[in-house]
Amino acid sequence: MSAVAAEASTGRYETIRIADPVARPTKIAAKEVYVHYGAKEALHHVSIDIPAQAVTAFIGPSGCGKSTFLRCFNRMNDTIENCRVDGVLDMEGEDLNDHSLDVVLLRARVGMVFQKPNPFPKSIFENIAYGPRIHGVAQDKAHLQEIVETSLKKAGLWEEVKDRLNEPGTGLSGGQQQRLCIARAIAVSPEVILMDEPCSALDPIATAKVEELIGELRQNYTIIIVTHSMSQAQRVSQRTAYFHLGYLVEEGPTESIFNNPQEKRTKDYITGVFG
Ligand SMILES: Nc1ncnc2c1ncn2[C@@H]1O[C@H](COP(=O)(O)OP(=O)(O)OP(=O)(O)O)[C@@H](O)[C@H]1O
Repeated sequence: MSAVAAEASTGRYETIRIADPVARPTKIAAKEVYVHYGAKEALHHVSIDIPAQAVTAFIGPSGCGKSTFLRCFNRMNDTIENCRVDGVLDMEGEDLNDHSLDVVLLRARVGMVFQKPNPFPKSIFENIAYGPRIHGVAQDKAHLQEIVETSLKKAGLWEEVKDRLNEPGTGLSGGQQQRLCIARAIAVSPEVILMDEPCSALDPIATAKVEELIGELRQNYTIIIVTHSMSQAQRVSQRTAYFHLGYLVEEGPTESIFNNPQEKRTKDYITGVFG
């Protein structure tokens, strides 16, 4: 039975899931996640396994709930009045939606990079050093300097900024600022990095650099990216999840979602019928 037929007969939409040809361990298993803004249900029973050390892309038309779902993984929805998240986000045995969790610690483990680069109004050095300092990651000054250098190297920014570490982060170009924000997220040794349209404010060259960086980072981190760019999803991700009107319609290996979508809605979206 197709997902649409299942919905018609049971009133419940069943996600189509295509298994990965390469078995990957699950980093986070989202189970029956619902999100409400006040009385409005914005996300309906979303379940998905997010693979470790891979990039998962969330795609779908505007307003389908991609960012809402992304924010569930580091509890950023807690900061939105009237927003309620139900369900389980099981990260290796720990429920990220458990309200007894310390969200400050959680957000170090599950870092986030936003659409618009948002460096702190501080020096390049301080942008990176701040997190390790408040989380007590750095043992001493030399260790802190080492963390700053390593994080900037991992973000591919070190060579460009090593002689201007005391200059303001906001003085960098847009693309450099975004890589600074990625370095800032890396500095506290996260396990997962969430990216909400990280290239939408960048030019093609800066976008290419960030995409290359994502490809390198996935060797060590679990990455989830929200993107409006079909070509970007295909370039950077190994798995893709297609959302529509708050439902997770279909998820599977990126190649099969784009080359052989099972659902008409997925196909219509990726071929540009609507969006
Ligand atoms: N703070 C909020 N208060 C009320 N409703 C909200 C809020 N944020 C999002 N919504 C609603 O939840 C639904 C999902 O929105 P969301 O921003 O997650 O979608 P999206 O797929 O990320 O969209 P876009 O691609 O445009 O960023 C939409 O109907 C939106 O209007």
